[in-house]
Amino acid sequence: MSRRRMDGRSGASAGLLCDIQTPISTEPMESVYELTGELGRGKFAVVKRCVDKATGKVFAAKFIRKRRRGRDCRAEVTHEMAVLEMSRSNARVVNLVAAYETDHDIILVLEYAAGGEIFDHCVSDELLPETQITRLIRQTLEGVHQLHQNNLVHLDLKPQNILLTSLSPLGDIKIVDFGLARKLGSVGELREILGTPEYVAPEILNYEPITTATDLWSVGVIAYMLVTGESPFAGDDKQETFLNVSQVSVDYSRDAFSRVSELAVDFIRKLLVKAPEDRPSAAECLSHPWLWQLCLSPDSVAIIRERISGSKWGAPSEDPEDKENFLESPHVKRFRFEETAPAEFC
Ligand SMILES: Nc1ncnc2c1ncn2[C@@H]1O[C@H](COP(=O)(O)OP(=O)(O)OP(=O)(O)O)[C@@H](O)[C@H]1O
Repeated sequence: MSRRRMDGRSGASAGLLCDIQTPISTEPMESVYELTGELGRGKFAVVKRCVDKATGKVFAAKFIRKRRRGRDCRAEVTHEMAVLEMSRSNARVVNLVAAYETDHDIILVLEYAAGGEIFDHCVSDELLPETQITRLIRQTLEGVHQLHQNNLVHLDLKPQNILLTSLSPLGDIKIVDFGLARKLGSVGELREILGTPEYVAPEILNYEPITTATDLWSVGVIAYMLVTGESPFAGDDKQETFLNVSQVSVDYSRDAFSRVSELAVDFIRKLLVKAPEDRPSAAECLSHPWLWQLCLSPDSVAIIRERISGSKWGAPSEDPEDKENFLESPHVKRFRFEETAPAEFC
């Protein structure tokens, strides 16, 4: 699966946040941390494991190049820091701890996610059991829901950017890489060409307005990949991939779907729809029975299913009260988006 990314247009810097609280130190970071190996790399960044010499605590240091293609990109890095700071209370987002600056890089010291990328579980011979997949998707939606409440959109959600706090036992998710994230409403309408071809939503390809629904498309892609081990839109080349995305050409007949409940297909189908306004919000997704059926009693699931037949999950509901009421269902209300569902349920 490719890791190519489309570049931002000339207006890529539109809507960048610039207010940061974290001081950027020009002291050498090595006076505080010992670097102990590489964790990953992207196009303009290398992420290294580092240990706080005083406490022995492990962190991830993201070395982000300040100049890219001859252009000063300091503002993009400051923006990424500002988004991380705005998400400090979001338990599903990796925490920013400190920042350093060298001649070439700005280094973000981040909370360490020791369990690696969920991408590894999409390409592994042994796919995750459905209970784990639904738990990870629930947590991803909780994180996305909180971002959206702050009018932030991630715009680069993919299995490589959803990390795990531990591998064995499988930990909780942490969302990383806010380089493409944007604050909605900070500039007029947001239309940009960015993201990674396999994971971009049709509205991005069509240069149509970007909304929170764009991230929900990506959640659909991530769920598909965790369930099937395949990338739903990946073609042999970029053109074919774009065509698959714009035609929403998805194969739901894969054998892999036979290992999960029919509700998994229902969930993914509702997200991978072309019109952003027809996709459910993160909050609505969190009410889908697929995410709870393995935690709740069959009776509770039946009630949720029944309610869903008259809600957005059935046919898009025009009545806002309908949505409110649905979310107030005793079974759904029990797990507020801000908190993790009780361990005994999951
Ligand atoms: N906090 C972290 N803990 C552990 N590993 C991390 C952490 N942050 C990033 N990584 C690893 O480094 C990789 C690259 O990080 P990140 O996506 O933030 O870099 P990037 O240059 O912005 O990437 P891209 O070019 O794909 O957008 C991640 O996919 C992950 O494997």
